[in-house]
Amino acid sequence: MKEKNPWHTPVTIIITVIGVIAIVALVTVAVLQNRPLTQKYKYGIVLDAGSSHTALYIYQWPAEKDNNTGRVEQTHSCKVKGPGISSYASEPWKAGESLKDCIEDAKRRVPEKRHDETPLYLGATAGMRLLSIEDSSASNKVFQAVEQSLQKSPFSFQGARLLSGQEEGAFGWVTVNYLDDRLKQGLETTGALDLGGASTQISFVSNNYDGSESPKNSVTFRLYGNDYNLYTNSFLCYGKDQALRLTLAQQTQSGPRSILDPCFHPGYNETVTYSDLYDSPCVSDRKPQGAPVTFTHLGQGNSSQCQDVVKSIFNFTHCRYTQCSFNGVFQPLLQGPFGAFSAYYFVMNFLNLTDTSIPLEVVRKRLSIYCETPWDQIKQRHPDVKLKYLAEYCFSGTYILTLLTKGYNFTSESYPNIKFIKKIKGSDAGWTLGYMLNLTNMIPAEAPDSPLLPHSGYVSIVTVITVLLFVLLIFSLRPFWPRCSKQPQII
Ligand SMILES: Nc1ccn([C@@H]2O[C@H](COP(=O)(O)OP(=O)(O)O)[C@@H](O)[C@H]2O)c(=O)n1
Ligand SMILES: [Ca+2]
Repeated sequence: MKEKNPWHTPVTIIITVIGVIAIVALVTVAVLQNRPLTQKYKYGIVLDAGSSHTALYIYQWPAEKDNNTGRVEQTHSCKVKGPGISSYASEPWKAGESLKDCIEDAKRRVPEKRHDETPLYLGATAGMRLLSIEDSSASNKVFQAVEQSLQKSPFSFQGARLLSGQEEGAFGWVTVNYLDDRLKQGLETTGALDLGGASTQISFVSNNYDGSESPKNSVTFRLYGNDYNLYTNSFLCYGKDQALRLTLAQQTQSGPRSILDPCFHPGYNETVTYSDLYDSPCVSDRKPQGAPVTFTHLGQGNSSQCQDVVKSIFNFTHCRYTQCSFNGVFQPLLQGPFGAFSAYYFVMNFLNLTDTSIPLEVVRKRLSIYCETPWDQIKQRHPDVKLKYLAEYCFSGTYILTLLTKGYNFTSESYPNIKFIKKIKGSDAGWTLGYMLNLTNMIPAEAPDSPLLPHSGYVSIVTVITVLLFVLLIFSLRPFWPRCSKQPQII
């Protein structure tokens, strides 16, 4: 008979307990050490000082993954009350004041302990470009006023500056393709069409463009290990508000007391001051001499004549390149899908024409029916829309279709390649996100080394291996196991 060795049982128990503690400790350490730091975000703020208004955007991304891809998202936006900063040329301090409410809003949205490390940028576009052409000292004063105001915020203010048209176009393209996850994956990219109030941008990658023809339209990037040769152009004065001035200037060259405008609804009747209409560098050199103080702007609602007037603001006569869009500007062959945002979206959405699977001819027909509708009816149908905006949708819709087809050469076949968009995955399409990603170096030139395993895989493997080791340990201690069944029972 074998005797029970009293030493064996406690040893086994101790080993088992230590083993269990070791496993629990190992797994806990692995999980804690590698846990994604949830809720720990970093933030960035960009102010888009456009010609018609200023908007503030807050972006966030996981704190431990600055360099990772496709993870920056817009969490909030704030529309500044009042007009764009360029409208404060005669009282610059008000431009600074106007930003305060949105900055206060941002202070509440960004956790307080992150305030001082949150970069804050202001970028101004075509409204300030025009002001700097018209009166550079006034534009400097506006920039000084907004800088002074933003320096007082608790955020890390990085400066207020004028974006070039090229930057505005290129950063809009980066935003769209970043949000669509196209850059990281090296997929075919989406072109970007941005319609503002004072300028409009077109940016796309075309196989037949290497930048050698018209180098000023070329922007090259290396992003996530892929090289991009982007075509981009910004047309100053071809934003929808300045384009309207161009067509009104066209119709008032003889200094008439009234005009019958085919792009406004029948029954529309407003008094316009000549000095207001011609108070922009886009038209100031064409102010008719000896015109009266005002003219009466009457609507006619004639779609085909409206198309003709709108067409007349584009110049197609000279092109010193292989091909041009308009005004002698080079443009390679259109290629790929396009995202059209900002005023493209607002106007087409108002007109219920964002669906580009509707044939172009049908879109034109619907727009002409809308343009021919009397002004009284339009007002009745849309009692909540500001009259100034409501009056302009017929013109704006006609301008958009003319710009796309006559200007950029989209055809009935390529029109469905355009998508009118406002947001992509919750973030507004526009230049601001691309601008911030660039300034914070958040898009690496080379593809980042991907971790061998995702977090969950890593934890599982560590757990399985630990359990296996423990089982092996238990089995290796087999000689010491108590042999319960053969032991005599002591009662
Ligand atoms: N809800 C809105 C907001 C803006 N818009 C228009 O969108 C355009 C925005 O241009 P912007 O202020 O960014 O001007 P840029 O500096 O980009 O030329 C303006 O023409 C606005 O009138 C609109 O049609 N509906
Ligand atoms: Ca804009």
